[in-house]
Amino acid sequence: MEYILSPSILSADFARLGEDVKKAADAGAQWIHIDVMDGAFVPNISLGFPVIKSLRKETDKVFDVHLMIEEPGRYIEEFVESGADLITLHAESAKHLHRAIQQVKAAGCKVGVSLNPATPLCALEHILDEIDMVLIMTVNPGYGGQAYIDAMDQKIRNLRKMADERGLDLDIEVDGGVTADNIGHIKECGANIFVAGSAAFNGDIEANVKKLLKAMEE
Ligand SMILES: O=C(CO)[C@H](O)[C@H](O)COP(=O)(O)O
Repeated sequence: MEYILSPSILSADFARLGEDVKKAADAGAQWIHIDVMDGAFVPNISLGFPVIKSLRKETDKVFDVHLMIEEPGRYIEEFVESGADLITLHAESAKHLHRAIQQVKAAGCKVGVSLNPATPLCALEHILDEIDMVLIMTVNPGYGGQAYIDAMDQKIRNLRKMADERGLDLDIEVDGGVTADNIGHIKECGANIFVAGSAAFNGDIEANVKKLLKAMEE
């Protein structure tokens, strides 16, 4: 199983976004997590296509684009053209989730589906075999700097079991409250991709990323 750190730029300094992303990439982060928020599906507004397009010139790392927007199917092609390598849709925000998944695949992109903390795993029942990754939200989406919800441990364990029972080599990404102190425990629950916002970008980015990678690899 491949273990991947995907620092979330939500906690970066937006006035120095390119520099911050380069620092995280140069320190060894394998992916860059880009949170798109529309002020409707979640209470916050973050960034859109022009920012992703500009960042694409700064690094060739995988752009892991997490769409926290209503009806994401409206914008798939534009996100792919902007530079997304993997697009994650929320099960709660796509009225026709199966169709939106097919749209991402047809656009030549890897596809993930995310579940909010209160959404049960049964939402994945009929689409799990169609997707590359499940993103388990371990905070309620919208803001960085929140605490990891401990009840999500069991959800991650159950999802890994569900994937194993189906013989799927599924990537399980965890987003929210991930730190160097809990990353090992989350890995033990069955996740293999770790999003870290404040733990990566608050303070010394290079030192933070190296510390997270070390804790992830232990
Ligand atoms: O999707 C998100 C918020 O909705 C962010 O990726 C997440 O909150 C990361 O921030 P932190 O690691 O500080 O919790």
